[in-house]
Amino acid sequence: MKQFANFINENLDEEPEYIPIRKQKIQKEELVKEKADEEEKEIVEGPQAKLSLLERRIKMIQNGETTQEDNLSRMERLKKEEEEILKQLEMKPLLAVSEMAKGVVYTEPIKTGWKPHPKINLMNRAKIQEIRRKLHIIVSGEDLPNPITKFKNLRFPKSLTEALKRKGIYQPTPIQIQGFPAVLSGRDMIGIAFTGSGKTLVFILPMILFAIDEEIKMKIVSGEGPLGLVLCPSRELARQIYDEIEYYSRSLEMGGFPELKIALCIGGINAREQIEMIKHGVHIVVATPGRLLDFLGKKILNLDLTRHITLDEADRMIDMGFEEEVRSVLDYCKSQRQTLLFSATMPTKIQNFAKSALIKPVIVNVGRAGAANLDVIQEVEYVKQEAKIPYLCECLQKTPPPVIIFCDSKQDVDDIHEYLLIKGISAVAIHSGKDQQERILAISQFKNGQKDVLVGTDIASKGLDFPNVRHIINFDMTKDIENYVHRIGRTGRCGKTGLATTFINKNQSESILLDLKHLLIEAKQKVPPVLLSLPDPQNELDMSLECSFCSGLGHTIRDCPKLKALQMKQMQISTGTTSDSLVGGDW
Ligand SMILES: Nc1ncnc2c1ncn2[C@@H]1O[C@H](COP(=O)(O)OP(=O)(O)OP(=O)(O)O)[C@@H](O)[C@H]1O
Repeated sequence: MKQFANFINENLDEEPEYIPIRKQKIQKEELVKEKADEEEKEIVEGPQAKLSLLERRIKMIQNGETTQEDNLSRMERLKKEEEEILKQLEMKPLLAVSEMAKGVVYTEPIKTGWKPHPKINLMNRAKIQEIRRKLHIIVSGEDLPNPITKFKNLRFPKSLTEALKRKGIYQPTPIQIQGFPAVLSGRDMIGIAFTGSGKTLVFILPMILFAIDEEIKMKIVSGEGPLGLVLCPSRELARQIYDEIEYYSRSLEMGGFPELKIALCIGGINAREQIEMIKHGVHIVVATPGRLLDFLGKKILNLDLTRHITLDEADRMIDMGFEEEVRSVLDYCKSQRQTLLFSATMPTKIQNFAKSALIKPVIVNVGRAGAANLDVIQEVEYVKQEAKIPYLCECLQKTPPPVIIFCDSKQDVDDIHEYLLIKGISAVAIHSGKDQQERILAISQFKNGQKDVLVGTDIASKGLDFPNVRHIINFDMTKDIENYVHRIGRTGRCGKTGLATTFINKNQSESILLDLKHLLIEAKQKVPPVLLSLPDPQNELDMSLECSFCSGLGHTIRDCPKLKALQMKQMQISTGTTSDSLVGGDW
């Protein structure tokens, strides 16, 4: 991520601080003493003193030197170690640059005119806690709004509840039960819930209702807007959210509410049409950061009136290296806003960094951040590299279509696509090397059932909602566990059951396989012998781990391969030893 490059650059560029000679002398003496202490320690304790905390612990346990208190202190120590690493990694806060420069501090959430049904405010503590406990909702923050379990108590207009019913939506899901009251009352929110659990509605419906409210008060005119902005990590996801907003706002318009103008600002398509739309004033913009920043920079669009911002798949966006872009977008906001972040995976690190930009946020978790959807049956199979393609056709027989096959590289996507076509299987392919028209066609043919199989890279893994996908095949295991969770989450959506098959072999790192093993255990899935036979530090430590950098359950932040890779990349960039860009090509 760019913050590491900045950190390293800043520190390389720094003038050495002048230290008075007296102070230098004291420092030198301290250094000599420290070294002597260390040498003495090594003589007394042996070379073990040089081992890391974790390694020493493993050794102690191997020697049977543990007690129950010991277990506790071990956990505490690991936690402390983790906190220290997190501190060192301190990311520049998400707060917009201009706000930081001006020292603008908002202390209260924005005000909205929404009120729940009066009986919601009369709910007693026990009832509230019971709802949350039963639905596995964990919520934190100040002045928490009460959960609302029925659409009618949310006081949605009739045309909206009818529009929901036409989509088969009668009862809010747990993230909606706690999320709607938070967002409708103007609170900032971090919403974390498993894939396919209905997070999208939590931000789009309030955004539409706020826009209607504003439009009734004062019409948007040419050059004005948007009032609401949704930022997404891929063009396909932006288009999907745009379609959803269009559907609900048109339904409300038919119910007698004012017409809303919604714009889609994404790369890969002609900007002229988008500009034409924006010129006449817009209420809501759904965008990917690249095209949005381009429009903002050219003053085609401004965020002067924007009061509601959502970062969908927020952690994925940061993970893809778009932290600086997101910060720049926020920088264009002129007034106080409501900021919402959603994802199925949101490691502590990202949550901490995001909190800087939020005011009294409500943090809603349904299940553990980064946990897999329990409606997905996960099968992991050891398949030798050369046997993967021939085995694919057999694997496709496991369920009827539609099926999605995920690969790491564009080349593999093209090869498998070609192979399936030769075998007479109706398949489409999607990756960032394809032009936008091809990408749109592939998605729509797969979505409307014209094609049975979609072969794709991770562009198709985040947030896309394909109806009734029966089977996800991971032709390659992902490099990080969060992407695995997002990929398999394309099936088993909103209460339906799905299957995910993942091919593994010796090409995968032990670390990702350990993360996979513990994710399977957490989701009560069958763990194949090949994963059970891996040397596992958790067996030695007799305690569970969770990395706060990537949510992996097989290691701590200290051994996080993703963090190490990132630091290495940043180091290479800052020293100019690589020309790699962290920025993906999907925007
Ligand atoms: N209350 C509900 N009842 C039934 N279906 C719902 C409900 N809310 C949303 N849905 C449907 O569930 C599907 C998944 O919703 P959505 O795409 O919002 O999930 P998500 O949590 O954002 O998933 P992801 O993390 O993969 O992005 C959609 O088709 C949506 O229309």
